Amino acid sequence: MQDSIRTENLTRTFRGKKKTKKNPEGGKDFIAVNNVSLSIREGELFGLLGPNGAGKTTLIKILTTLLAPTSGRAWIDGHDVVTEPQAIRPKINLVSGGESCGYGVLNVRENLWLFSQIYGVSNSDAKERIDRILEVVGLADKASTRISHLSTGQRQKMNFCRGFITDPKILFLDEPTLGLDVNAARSIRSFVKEWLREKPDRTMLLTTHYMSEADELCDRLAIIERGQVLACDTPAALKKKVQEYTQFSLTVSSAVDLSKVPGVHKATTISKEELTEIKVSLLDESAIGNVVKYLVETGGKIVSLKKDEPTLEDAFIELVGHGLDDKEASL
Ligand SMILES: Nc1ncnc2c1ncn2[C@@H]1O[C@H](COP(=O)(O)OP(=O)(O)OP(=O)(O)O)[C@@H](O)[C@H]1O
Repeated sequence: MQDSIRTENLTRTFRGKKKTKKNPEGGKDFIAVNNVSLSIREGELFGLLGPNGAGKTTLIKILTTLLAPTSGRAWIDGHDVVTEPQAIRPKINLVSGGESCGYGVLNVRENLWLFSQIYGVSNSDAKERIDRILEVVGLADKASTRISHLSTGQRQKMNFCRGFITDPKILFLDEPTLGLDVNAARSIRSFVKEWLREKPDRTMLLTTHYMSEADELCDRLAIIERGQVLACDTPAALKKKVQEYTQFSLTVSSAVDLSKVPGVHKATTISKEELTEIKVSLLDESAIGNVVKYLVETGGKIVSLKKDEPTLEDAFIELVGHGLDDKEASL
């Protein structure tokens, strides 16, 4: 099966501002996308996760033929983004979360209809898709409202709808749920999954700042920072990489020392108030049996016992050195 999206040493630099007396640091080129090689398979929901300025949008712009790479190559459905943009454009669509689109004097349905006609969608397909997607995003009751009268979030929902009207083979979603309320974001996530399941030859590339969204949705993820891919794997594998030992949190009725229990790598007492909270890391998950046995034998009462799963955020922090939104704070 051929890759839907493939890049080979893709690089994009931007010319820096001229060096002047006022700007002595100027004159240097800035590398926004740095030697990125990725293969995204047909049917995959692939995520790009990275802090502000990591190069995600620049990468998406190159893949959607809006920006030329400085060096390296990229193919969409087997077509080169530089030499065959005409073959790529009918197969793709792009939704950018922050962008607002459409004509203010037209209502929501008219705008979506207009887009469908620009892309040559048949009348019956357009009608069916518009009805369905408006329902999904909770905008059906605004179908006859002029878009100049929509709130920012409602405009964003309409923008999301636009991405699906053409039924693209490959869809690029740049922060699709940014700033949307919890219910709308949830419906969008479940629709996205359903949309991919409906036709196995569809592919989606998504960027998001929401770790839980990336974890829930993406088959695979690339963690990107300063234009470079630091890791690329399934969310489960990325999380596993950061956790060498299996972790458990325990609350027990009395202070105990679990560090000598066979199979325990480390036991840390977190708090000792009325009850003692302990974090224990095990060489192997089965060693939790030894811990429980030890507590029973020493008369300790277990109030709670919970396995701590690593989060995608843990993996991100381990790889990038800071959280997704605290780049500036960490500099
Ligand atoms: N046209 C341009 N000229 C100069 N620099 C640019 C241009 N477009 C982007 N950049 C720079 O390239 C870097 C990557 O930007 P990009 O928009 O790709 O990041 P991003 O990962 O999408 O960030 P965000 O999460 O904030 O959207 C940034 O430092 C940005 O300032």
